[in-house]
Amino acid sequence: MTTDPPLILDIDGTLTRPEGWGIDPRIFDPLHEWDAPVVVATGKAFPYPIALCHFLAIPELVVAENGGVVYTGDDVTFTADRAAAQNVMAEYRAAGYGPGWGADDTVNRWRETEIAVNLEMPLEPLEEIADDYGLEVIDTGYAYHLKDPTINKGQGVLAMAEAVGIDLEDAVAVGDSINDVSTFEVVGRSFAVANADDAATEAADEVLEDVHADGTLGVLERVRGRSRD
Ligand SMILES: O=C(O)COP(=O)(O)O
Ligand SMILES: [Mg+2]
Repeated sequence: MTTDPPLILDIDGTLTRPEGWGIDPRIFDPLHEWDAPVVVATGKAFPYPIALCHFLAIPELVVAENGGVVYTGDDVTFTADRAAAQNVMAEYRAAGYGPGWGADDTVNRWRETEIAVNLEMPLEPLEEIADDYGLEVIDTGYAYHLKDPTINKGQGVLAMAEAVGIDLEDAVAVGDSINDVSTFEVVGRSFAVANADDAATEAADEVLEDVHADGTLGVLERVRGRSRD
């Protein structure tokens, strides 16, 4: 019988090292051993969370690109169309800018529904052009995401829960930024790590004392074996 609650986990800022870079290897064993669904809900492009699940050797339950891509292990659903983001980027390039990741751009290479822009690129012209096309720009602290404002992680988590049968009332979410607010709104228990931005801090049921994976590991210890079911 399952006793661990389902988990909905962000990657950057949440599974990363307290120093702020790279995945903290201490999360590998608890997530591999978790006896309930673990959904990775991220702003990163589709292959990154897939690879994370693959190397953790857990089922690939992935909400990627801030909800633009939902993968249940059986079916992939694209909930947004990248065309508007590409038009915005064409104008942003014409103005002398660009995504800012270099020629090969592995940040966007496999991205299907939105475009991520380096935080070093100017925000104001990006926001102005995005607005003309009905798109929004969100700042996760790791990238600007040029996206459809009607798409978010929370919707992707709802679709995932429906498809694979997760009781979200029982689910525990951990996150660090504005793109986790919609996740926090659809789960029973939500936690913001101590490094979280204002939006995530305000939306979470509880703000943790520890940063990054230190905070998340503390939550895993607390909720392990404590499913409400
Ligand atoms: O892609 C980002 O900017 C942040 O990714 P995250 O949602 O996993 O934190
Ligand atoms: Mg994050």
